[in-house]
Amino acid sequence: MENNITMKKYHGLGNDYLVLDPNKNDLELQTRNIERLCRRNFGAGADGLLYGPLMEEGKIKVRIFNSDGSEAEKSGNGVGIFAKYLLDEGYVTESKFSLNTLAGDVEIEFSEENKNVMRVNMGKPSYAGKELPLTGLEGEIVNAHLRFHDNDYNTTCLSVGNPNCVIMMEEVTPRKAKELGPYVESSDYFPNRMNMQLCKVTDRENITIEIYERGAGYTLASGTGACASAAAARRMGLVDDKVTVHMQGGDLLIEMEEDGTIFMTGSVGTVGTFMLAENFFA
Ligand SMILES: N[C@@H](CCC[C@H](N)C(=O)O)C(=O)O
Repeated sequence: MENNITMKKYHGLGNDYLVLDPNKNDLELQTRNIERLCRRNFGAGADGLLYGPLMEEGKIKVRIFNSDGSEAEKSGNGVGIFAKYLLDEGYVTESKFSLNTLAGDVEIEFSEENKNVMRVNMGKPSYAGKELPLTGLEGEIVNAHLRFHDNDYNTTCLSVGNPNCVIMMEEVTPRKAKELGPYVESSDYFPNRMNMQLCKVTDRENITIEIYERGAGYTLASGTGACASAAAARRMGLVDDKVTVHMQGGDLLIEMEEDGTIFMTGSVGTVGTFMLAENFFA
């Protein structure tokens, strides 16, 4: 039964997601269906789709999909958006709770004053090559020179639950991200593909990033991308513990503790409710 599919749509700084709730809809979760729902102009249009809530061992679980239908381990904006959905729909009533993702548990705390604003414990980054994973590269890739599309780039690779490749540049533009992104995403170094951020360090408290996401392409913002870029810049000694990450869609505040734990503070906007035409999948 694929009729009367109703989804809610939200965005985190222009990084938009559809929420498909299996308790309210009966739709087979196939790659092709996700891709069609997320497709701009022809479908509801989004950078990704969040599927849940699913209950597993007493935990609230969300599955995170990119717009090409591939599944991601984690998404910073995705987690924030899904937490907001749980509040909106009355699944949770507390302002602090945990969500389970493929990359483990994430703790979210909503601001008491504004229920669109939340602080998320995004965990500790890992630079271990085997966790990303990397092919043909030894050890950690931090402040290293990697070659993409016949040019060398200052590169740092890390996992913040999902894999990210941060490339330091003097100037970053949407055009540069769109041009280089596909080569980095699908480089032979990265057998599971890769999220890419081009990163410009302005001063010790501000960086600007342009993003090309695995499975979604150019996006206006990324929570994990912001965390990875701030952590990479900090590991290189370029920034302090508190960094504002500027993106096309807006800013995220990233705070990093002594032990590496990353906290992300950002906001979620509600777009609305979407009901699919009965013959959408026909
Ligand atoms: N937009 C996200 C990242 C989504 C997942 C990513 N494309 C991947 O495949 O890992 C965010 O806000 O973190």
